[in-house]
Amino acid sequence: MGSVEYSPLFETRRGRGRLIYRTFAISLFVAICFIWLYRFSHITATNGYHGKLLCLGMFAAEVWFGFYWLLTQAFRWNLVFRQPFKNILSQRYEKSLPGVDMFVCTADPDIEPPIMVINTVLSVMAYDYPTEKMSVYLSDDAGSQITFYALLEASNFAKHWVPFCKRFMVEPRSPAAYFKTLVSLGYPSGPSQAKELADIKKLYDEMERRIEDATRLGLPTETRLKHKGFSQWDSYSSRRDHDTILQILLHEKNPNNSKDVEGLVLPALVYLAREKRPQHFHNFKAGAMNSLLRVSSNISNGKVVLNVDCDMYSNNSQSVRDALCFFMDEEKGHEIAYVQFPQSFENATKNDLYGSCLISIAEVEFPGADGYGGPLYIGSGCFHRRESLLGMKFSEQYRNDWNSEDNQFKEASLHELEEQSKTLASCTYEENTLWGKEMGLKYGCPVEDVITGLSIQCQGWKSVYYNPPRKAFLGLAPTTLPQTLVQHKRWSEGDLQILLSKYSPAWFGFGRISLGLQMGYCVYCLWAPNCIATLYYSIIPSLYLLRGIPLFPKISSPWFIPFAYVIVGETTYSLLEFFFSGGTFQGWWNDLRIWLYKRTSSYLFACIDTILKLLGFSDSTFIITVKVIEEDASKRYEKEMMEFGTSSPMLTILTTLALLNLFCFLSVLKDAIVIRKGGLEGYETMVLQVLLCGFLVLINLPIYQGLFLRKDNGRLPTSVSIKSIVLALGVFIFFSFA
Ligand SMILES: O=c1ccn([C@@H]2O[C@H](COP(=O)(O)OP(=O)(O)O[C@H]3O[C@H](CO)[C@@H](O)[C@H](O)[C@H]3O)[C@@H](O)[C@H]2O)c(=O)[nH]1
Ligand SMILES: [Mn+2]
Repeated sequence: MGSVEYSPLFETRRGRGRLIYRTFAISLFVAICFIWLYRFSHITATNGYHGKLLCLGMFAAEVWFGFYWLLTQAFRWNLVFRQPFKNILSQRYEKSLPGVDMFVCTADPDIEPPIMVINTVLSVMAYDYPTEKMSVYLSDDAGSQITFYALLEASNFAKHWVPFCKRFMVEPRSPAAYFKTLVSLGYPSGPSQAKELADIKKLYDEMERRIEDATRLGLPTETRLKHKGFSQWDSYSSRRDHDTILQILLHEKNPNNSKDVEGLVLPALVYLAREKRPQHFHNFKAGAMNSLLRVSSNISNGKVVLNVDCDMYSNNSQSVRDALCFFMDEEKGHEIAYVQFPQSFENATKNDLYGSCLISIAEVEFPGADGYGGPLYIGSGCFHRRESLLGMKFSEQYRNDWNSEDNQFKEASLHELEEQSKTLASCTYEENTLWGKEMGLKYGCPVEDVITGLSIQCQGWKSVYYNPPRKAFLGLAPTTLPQTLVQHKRWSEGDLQILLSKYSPAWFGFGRISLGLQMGYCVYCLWAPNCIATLYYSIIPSLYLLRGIPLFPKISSPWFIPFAYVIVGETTYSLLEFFFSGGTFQGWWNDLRIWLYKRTSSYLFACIDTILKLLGFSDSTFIITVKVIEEDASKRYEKEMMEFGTSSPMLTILTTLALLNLFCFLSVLKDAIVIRKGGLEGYETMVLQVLLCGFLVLINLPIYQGLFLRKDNGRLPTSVSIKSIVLALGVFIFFSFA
């Protein structure tokens, strides 16, 4: 080898403080072992069948928690952080940057408003990247004329918006988000920019009004007649039954309609509603992505593919270049299959009432995953190498080849391109092919992203996690408790199915990915089974408190020490982790609550549904997260008041548990106050049990408020209140007197 100077396109730094952390983790593990030992010795020492069973339950729960905690250590053991060097990329490769195809997915114009969708589209069209190398595809699983109309409007607005962004280096490049930042951060002062800003704002407002009118009143006939694209809806019968609708709205081959107002070519822009037929299952987002992969390969065939959800606009115009620094690095780039950015949320409130930001995942666990071969693919905000997404295996001989030209579609006319591409999005195209199995995104799992990423890593590829200081993407987090719980039911159910699938990280991953990564995947795959131990722990100790039966060692016993150490140590650690990740104290408390709620409701239902599915009693569904919010609910959301919404079994469970613990706790208090003697003394041997019950009461305060104090529409629905009170009282009375 010569002495060619090599300056890499990115750098990897190790996280700091790992020695301290590892020492702490080991000490905590020792304490956990002592707890296990305590339980084990007590099962044998306890007399009576009932007592033994009770102890055995506690033992099982603690073995589970300990084991699960051990798994979570994998992603805390070896954190790494990445730093791309965009200026080197630009010096070396500015003239030979690869084509990038960007996929935006939408599925329902009622809960994913077209105006939001096109803001996302515009934000990615305006990336700081050579426009002739970008192509943007919108997949519309609703096949909605209004969404198509909105995209048509966007294609015209882009002619002003893209040059405006580049000239004034606007950030962020979603028009709606940009105009919003002006309100809070102030308007630009330069006279020329102020004038242009006023003009473009006016264009945007007019466009928005037209789209909103069309949404409310339906499409005006003149509009329909003006653009030939609408004729594709002539044969449309419903969202679930229509031909492929495909329209190339902007493309360099169309000389009249491909340039912006300054005469520069715009990114290609394509609308796609793949064919839907009632007798053909459409595989949700995975199906949409695979159609997009095929259609785009025929139209632009970008070597790199970006996937965003329709609510996740680009907040950082440099992200494409950031991602390419990883892919194009001469030494390590060829191993990297995808670059995942964190999912951040525009509508997150200060203390993140529903824990939607998942900040320990974004700030700690994913850098931890990156230390062991790479993060999971979590859908939105991910750049893929097209080849690996298509199913190619990694081999040591594999080398980057960014500039091999594909000539297959150079000659075809636009119309020919459209017609050829349509067949690629038909229902029957995938029959007897490897699509959904070995090629593209995997079918049959509610978290198509995670299972696809895992299989890519099992093919030998690496992935990279990059969390830039200026957030790369901003989306919309759920704004009510039921929405949050339903989303997590989908995720935990999907992750559990991965564990049971052919691609299980536990066995299929063995020898294919590192042990650390296997363990880390299992943390998510085992979200759902957490429900059993958590339910046991949040019901049984409180009930036995009523009966005065201690389940934990008393303060004077040496066995108390490991319990105290684990509780204090883990609480302090998680609080510190949360603070260092940018959270607040209240945010930490909220996060703790939402974990409890997820574990006792979403995860429980995820387990039940997985079992039903295994037995063949239930079909897969994908409940799309609502991305609109009513005005008064929105006010409550900003005030961080919990929104309970309509009645559901999940809410009933949560409320029943909250009430049961309240009753137990009140009855203990009453005993302690009324029967001073003996009462308190008895409880001294039960400090941990009282504390646990007290903690459960404290963390459930929003539920008691929603039950008894609130009058607004977001309070707990009456039917849930009645059911839960009856249930909780029933159990309480039975346990107190039986
Ligand atoms: O049949 C469908 C259903 C959904 N989507 C789109 O998929 C995206 C994600 O749906 P959303 O309801 O927002 O789900 P989230 O839970 O917020 O999404 C996360 O989790 C999903 C897997 O459960 C991934 O697909 C997403 O990329 C990831 O951001 C949206 O753009 C939808 O329009 C479709 O295109 N077709
Ligand atoms: Mn979403």
